[in-house]
Amino acid sequence: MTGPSHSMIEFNQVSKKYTRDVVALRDITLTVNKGDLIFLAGPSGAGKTTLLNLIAAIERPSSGTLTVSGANVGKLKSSGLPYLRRNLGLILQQQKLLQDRSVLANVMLPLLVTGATRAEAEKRAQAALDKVGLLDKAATDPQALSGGEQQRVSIARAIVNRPQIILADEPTANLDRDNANKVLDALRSFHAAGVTCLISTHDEQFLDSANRVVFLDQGQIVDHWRKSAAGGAA
Ligand SMILES: Nc1ncnc2c1ncn2[C@@H]1O[C@H](COP(=O)(O)OP(=O)(O)OP(=O)(O)O)[C@@H](O)[C@H]1O
Repeated sequence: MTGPSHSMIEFNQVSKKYTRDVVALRDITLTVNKGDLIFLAGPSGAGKTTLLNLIAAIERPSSGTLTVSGANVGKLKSSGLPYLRRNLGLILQQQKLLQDRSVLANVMLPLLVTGATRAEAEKRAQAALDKVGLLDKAATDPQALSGGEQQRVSIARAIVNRPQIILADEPTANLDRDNANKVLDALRSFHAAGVTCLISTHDEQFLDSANRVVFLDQGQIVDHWRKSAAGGAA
C-alpha cells in the first residue's frame, strides 16, 4: 500500500486539472526516495509549482495516486493535514514572512502552533537562524532584510520543526548570484544531513550540482536524469 519503505513520495499516474482546459500535470509517475535532492526544471507554466503544491496537499490530484510518507494525499481528510505538514518544510511562494513580527518570531511560529513552550521555541528558532547564518538578525523586522536574507529566514522557518522533506519553489528567484548561492548552500546542508529535498528552479547553474533533475514541460516529465555521485541515488 505504501510502496518500498525508502520511498518518501510516490506519484502514480497523477494528473491535475484546474479547469476543463487547464491541465497542469498529466500522468506523472515519479518516486522520490529518502535522502534525494531533486531539482525540478522546466519553463514557466510547466507545472513545477503544481507538483510541489500537490505534495503539500495545497492542491489535490484530479486523478492518479499520490502518497507522501505512506499517506494517500488525495484521500486525506482536513484533520490529517497537520500531521502531513509536520513532516514537510515548505518554502513556497504563498508562505510569506509576517512583516509585523520580528525574524525570530517568524521562525518560532511553527513551533508555537505545534505546542512547544516559548522557551523551547526560542532556543530552536535561534539554532535554525544560526544554521542559515542570520542569528544576528533575530530581532530585526523582515522588511529591513534583503531578498536573499528573507529567503534564508523562510528556510529557517521551514526547517525549525526538523521536517523529513523540504519543498522549495523557486527559492532563488530574484536573487543575485551571491545570495542565490547562499540559499542553495543552506538547502544543500539540510540535504547533507539526510533531509529529502525537492527544489524547483529556473536557474540552470544549479542543475550542474544536482544529483537528480526532473524536467517538466506542459505538465509532463520530458526528461529525468541522475548522477551516481557520492551519496547520490544509484
Ligand atoms: N490555481 C490555478 N487555477 C487555474 N490554473 C492554474 C492555477 N495554478 C496554476 N495554473 C495553471 O497551471 C499550469 C501550470 O502552472 P504552475 O504554476 O504549476 O507552473 P510552473 O512550472 O510552476 O510555472 P512558473 O515557473 O511560472 O512558476 C499553468 O498553465 C498555470 O496557468
